[in-house]
Amino acid sequence: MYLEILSYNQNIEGTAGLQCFLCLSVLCLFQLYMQKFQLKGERFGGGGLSRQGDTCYKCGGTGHWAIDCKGRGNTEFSQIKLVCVHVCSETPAEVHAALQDLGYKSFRPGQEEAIMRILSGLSTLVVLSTGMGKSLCYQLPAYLYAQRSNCITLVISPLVSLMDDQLSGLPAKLKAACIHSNMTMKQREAVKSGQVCVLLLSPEALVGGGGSGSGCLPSAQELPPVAFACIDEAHCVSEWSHNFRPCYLRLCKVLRERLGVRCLLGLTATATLSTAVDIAQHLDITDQEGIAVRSAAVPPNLHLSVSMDREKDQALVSLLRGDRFGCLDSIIVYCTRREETTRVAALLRTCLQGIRKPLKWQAESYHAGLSGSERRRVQNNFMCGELRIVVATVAFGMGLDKSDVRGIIHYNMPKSFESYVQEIGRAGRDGEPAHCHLFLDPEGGDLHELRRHIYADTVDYYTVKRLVQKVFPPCKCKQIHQKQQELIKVALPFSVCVYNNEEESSDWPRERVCHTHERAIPIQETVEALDITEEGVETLLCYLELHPQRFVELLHPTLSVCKVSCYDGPRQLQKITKICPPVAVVLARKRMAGERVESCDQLEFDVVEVADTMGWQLPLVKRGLRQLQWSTDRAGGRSGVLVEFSSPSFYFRSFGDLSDGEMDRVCRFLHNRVQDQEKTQLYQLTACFKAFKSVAFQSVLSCVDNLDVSRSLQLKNLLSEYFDKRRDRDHTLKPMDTEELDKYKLLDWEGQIRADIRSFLANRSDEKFSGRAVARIFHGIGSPCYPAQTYGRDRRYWRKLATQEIIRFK
Ligand SMILES: Nc1ncnc2c1ncn2[C@@H]1O[C@H](COP(=O)(O)OP(=O)(O)OP(=O)(O)O)[C@@H](O)[C@H]1O
Repeated sequence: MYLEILSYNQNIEGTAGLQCFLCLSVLCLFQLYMQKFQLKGERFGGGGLSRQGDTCYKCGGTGHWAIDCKGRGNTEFSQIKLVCVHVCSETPAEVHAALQDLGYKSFRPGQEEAIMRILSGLSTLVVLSTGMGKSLCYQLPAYLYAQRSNCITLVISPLVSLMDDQLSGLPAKLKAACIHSNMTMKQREAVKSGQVCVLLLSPEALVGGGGSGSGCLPSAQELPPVAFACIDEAHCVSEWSHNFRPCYLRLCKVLRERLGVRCLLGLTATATLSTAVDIAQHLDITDQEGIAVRSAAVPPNLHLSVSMDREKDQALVSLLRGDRFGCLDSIIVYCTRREETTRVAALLRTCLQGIRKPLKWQAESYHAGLSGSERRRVQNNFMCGELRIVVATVAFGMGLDKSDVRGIIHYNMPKSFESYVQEIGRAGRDGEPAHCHLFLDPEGGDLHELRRHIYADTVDYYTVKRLVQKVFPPCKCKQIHQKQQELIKVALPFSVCVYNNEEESSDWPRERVCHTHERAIPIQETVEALDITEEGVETLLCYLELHPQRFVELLHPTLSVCKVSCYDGPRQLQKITKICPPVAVVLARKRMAGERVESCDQLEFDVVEVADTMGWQLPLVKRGLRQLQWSTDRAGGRSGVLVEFSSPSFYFRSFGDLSDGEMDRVCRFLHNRVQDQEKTQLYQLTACFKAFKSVAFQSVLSCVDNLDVSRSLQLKNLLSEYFDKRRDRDHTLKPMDTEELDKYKLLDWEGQIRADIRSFLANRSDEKFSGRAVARIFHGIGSPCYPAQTYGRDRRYWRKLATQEIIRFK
């Protein structure tokens, strides 16, 4: 009907004599219609007027709509009694007593400072290397806050699989629970009634994500007030970190807006100074002391060495037989590829027979491709000291709390210093000496492989453009606004048109005509259409949210397709249009599109789009639709209508009035961002390679028996320099770095590449490939549309060509 009014409005254009009268009539009609529409909306659960008893979908509170939501607000937070009103010069006795309660005699460096800030309600970032005791920085304040008020502390940790282990590792006096889908009613009740003081949960459980949002977190209303929230692995918040996770960005927003959290504690072991500053900004840490503690990148008890052996297998065996590693009990050997872990583990079992351990317990492989039970078996054997060596991908060791790992060997080079520091940090957590060795490929093979993956992960301009078109479909706001302006001009001839034509102004308009629309794009469909991972799409959406113009506002992923089926046939569908306006709208649209709706007993539609067009809130529209399944008459029971929601989708608000020029600018912005990331990663990789090379021995034999202390120190200094230097955002490779990379390029490949690409495309002439897709296939790197298992089978192409050139030649 709304559309009908608009088309009616268009028809009357040009009938000059009647224009003024008609326009005013239309305006009145429109207002009347909107009032009626609004009333219906309220009855149905939508609309914009507040009512006591209505639930806000943002915070879960009642009595207001999300649009007016200010989070759970200061009222909740003020119920929490701060232990200190401001950071005091002397730590109160109560804090020392709590430390004893938790089983510790004294603070380790940095802990006291961070704890006192949290007890004073100040957001804080703690950067301490692995094993230095970051966990106490949330445990002690959580314990004290819970003693003073009925409140809980949220701990967000990415290690879902290890949450139970983390729980069991907490001090006995700290009552804790973790959120997962298998939670019993009793456990949920314990959380709600404030019987636990620490609640562990994954970022996805809090903000939802890719259908993985568990949705098992009790609503904000049901939870006791949150004293503070601790974000473990906080470097994931920074898009410049080695491990950026888009859902971490939404985390801070959800904590503040939905749960009313005012104080945030970030914990990380690996953050350069610029990453730390970036994290601090996300945590809203404004004061200088906010980054409370920054320790040396590598703990003093770790002894480091690097060598560039041509025969790596032989070198590894020599190292494990030598004096330095031969006497060590718990060792992790890191490899980049899964197949390599299996091969190296078998090699070690054969070559180290009879040394220190029986064959069975000598070496085993571990990677994410193994079954859960197999992984658990390997990890348990290693934890209890029965298994001496684990040959693993980086999947092993995250959250591993084995304090006496004595050795870490990198069979392949890690992709950055951040990864290196994190991985070696798994050794010597008990403070006793531990040894770390890295094998650097003298031909630059690892460098080459890692560089290929960096190129493979980036997104080209064409893909960016297709995503942008999906995110900003045009809306009618501009036309409606222009129509309204014309009407106002007729009624008030001297009024000024406020519409700011962007094309004429060189910068972004200060105010847009469109106030954004709620949209959903199905995850699976988008991933397949663009051939990038779900995480990749989410990252691009995050960049759009981070832009000063806030092009999009990301909301919880949702099921966007609604299917309504009426078992009693078409008449039942017609009947429910009277009680369910969204169904009426969908049916009316079908009718206007020329479809015969009289015989229709089933409807399928994008519920997000319908709710947005009607100006109603999605959760309430969904609730109303679900209610159709139940009879409204006294007898109750099922109504014979089936309502199903499907298609997990990215859900966001975005503008619909971007001009073509603006769309191009958005594409350029996104593409530049992607390229910046690529540059940063290349910079990190090259910095890493150069530093390792500068301290490397030609052969492992120089360090199998004795450590060269000065080279170990030299590498530690290079690491400290890297982490302490505040680099600007332009991580452009210097000409000498490019030279370094080029040294390891394959030469004389051009003719071969052209021939290979031609033959590949000819063999698959019925399929379409982008340049980047061909490059990935040639390197055996899988993507959502071209899985490595299928496309990488033709090993002829594998790993022999340089990516940039393939992309160019396609
Ligand atoms: N003040 C302290 N006194 C003695 N031991 C402590 C103290 N603080 C922490 N520890 C111990 O140090 C070990 C490592 O602590 P924790 O797990 O908190 O380190 P972490 O910095 O979080 O490491 P990671 O980065 O690997 O998670 C634990 O066994 C813990 O009990």
